[in-house]
Amino acid sequence: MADPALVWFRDDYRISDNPALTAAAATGAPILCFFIFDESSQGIRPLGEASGWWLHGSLSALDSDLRALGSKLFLFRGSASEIVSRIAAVTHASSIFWNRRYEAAEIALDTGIKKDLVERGITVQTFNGKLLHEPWEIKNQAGKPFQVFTPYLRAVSMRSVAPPLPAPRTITAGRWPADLLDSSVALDDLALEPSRPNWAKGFAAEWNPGEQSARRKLADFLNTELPGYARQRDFPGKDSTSRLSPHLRFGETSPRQIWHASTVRNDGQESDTAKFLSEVVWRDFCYQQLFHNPNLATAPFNSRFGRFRWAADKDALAAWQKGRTGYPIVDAGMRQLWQAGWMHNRVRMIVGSFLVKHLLTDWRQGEAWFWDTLLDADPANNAFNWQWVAGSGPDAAPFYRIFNPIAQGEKFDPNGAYIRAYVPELAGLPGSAIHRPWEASKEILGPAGIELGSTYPRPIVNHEQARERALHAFRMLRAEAE
Ligand SMILES: Cc1cc2nc3c(=O)[nH]c(=O)nc-3n(C[C@H](O)[C@H](O)[C@H](O)COP(=O)(O)OP(=O)(O)OC[C@H]3O[C@@H](n4cnc5c(N)ncnc54)[C@H](O)[C@@H]3O)c2cc1C
Repeated sequence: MADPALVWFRDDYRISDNPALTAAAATGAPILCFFIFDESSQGIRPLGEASGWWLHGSLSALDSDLRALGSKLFLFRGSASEIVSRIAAVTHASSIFWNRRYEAAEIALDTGIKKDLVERGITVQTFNGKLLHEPWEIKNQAGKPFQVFTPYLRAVSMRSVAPPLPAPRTITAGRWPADLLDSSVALDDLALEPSRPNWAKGFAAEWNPGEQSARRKLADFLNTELPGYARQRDFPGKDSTSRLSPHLRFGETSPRQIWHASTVRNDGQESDTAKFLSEVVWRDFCYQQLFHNPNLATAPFNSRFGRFRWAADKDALAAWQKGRTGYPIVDAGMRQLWQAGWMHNRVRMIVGSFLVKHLLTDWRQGEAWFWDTLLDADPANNAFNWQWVAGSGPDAAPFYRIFNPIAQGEKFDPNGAYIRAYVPELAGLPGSAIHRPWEASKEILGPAGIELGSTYPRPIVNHEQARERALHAFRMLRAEAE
């Protein structure tokens, strides 16, 4: 048999529009597909618990899809540089293919691996499998990366997006040498799914990881929810967004596929399609920011915020995490996150603002909680959006713009449908009281079975006082900087 070509899968768990897989298949060489669960290389951020659950499903689905093509996915655990080096040596591979990553530690790791392989005479080919455009491709007139989204979007709209690639029809599967097979691991050995207790039980009812499911979800969204998306997308009680984010996070669909499938269906829905695709461009923008600011998850982009005097109130943080702040829209969001591993975008903004401004908690605490509990926890989107909420990021919401959680609830969940779904103890309240139960009379609370402070918490902070405290802290920061 000819020397094999290796395909290393990393957050691109799909067979269609996978440039690394397509290029490897085009060589005609026998192909060996593998994944490495690397928790030991320097600087790699360990996956959050919820993302681990998704990854399990994603790897399982990719393996089935590869088997249908005549191949299979082999799993390894350990240091990526050691494992890739060993696989290349033992299989006598002549070439290796992968799609690029954009986090600093991963770039450093991949660069080192590539150098080693090239020195050994192995061809290394890398591709963009994750973004519409590479983060270094789009620059402003000064030749610098954009820091403001609107001109970035304008620049993107002037460029064409490469068409997605079809899945290879078949793959000539290579044969793994026995001693490598001995060091491969079974999916269950990675222990990505929680067992005792199995807190992820609710996920399977709502989510189905894998490329085929992503494809169906995109088609359903384009057929049913895209019309009206621009108007409806901010209402969490309506299921009107695509819910593609975990599929995108794990590369079960690509932004190029979404882009082309959406523009083809652009019949009379130009503004909805444009709005939807602008969200996909936000994702690219987040990656551009991460690429140029590797510490996006740990250091405020606007360094002035490094001196912000956060309150370190552990009880308040715990109440926020558990969805027991006494503000119904905040609690509904945090409980949706816990139950479903996902939260509606509008509510992510509300709970984020509440944590950072009402509770004066360092945004990094929120970023870390989301990292652990979101199925779509994404190194670029999560860090960028937390800095947006906190006012410290590039093109961020100004700190002094403080969301009023009552007004936000009344505006975006007017009848309280979303709150009723996730805070069942408030379900008996009429729409007029559901966003401010502490103001409701005993005559309203009693029949609804609510005893404040017992069945549902009183607000842990007073909105007006918390707002003043946040503004004061911000003024102090500004005064110190002057
Ligand atoms: C504090 C905070 C943290 C967030 N953390 C994450 C995260 O870890 N992972 C993540 O994928 N998104 C994150 N987002 C962005 C956004 O909330 C989710 O992408 C969105 O809710 C996913 O739902 P959807 O797929 O139905 O979105 P749709 O409205 O259908 O949008 C389509 C796709 O566009 C992208 N997108 C949409 N909104 C944004 C945005 N604001 N920023 C970047 N990309 C966007 C997503 O990939 C999404 O799947 C965060 C937002 C906030 C405010």
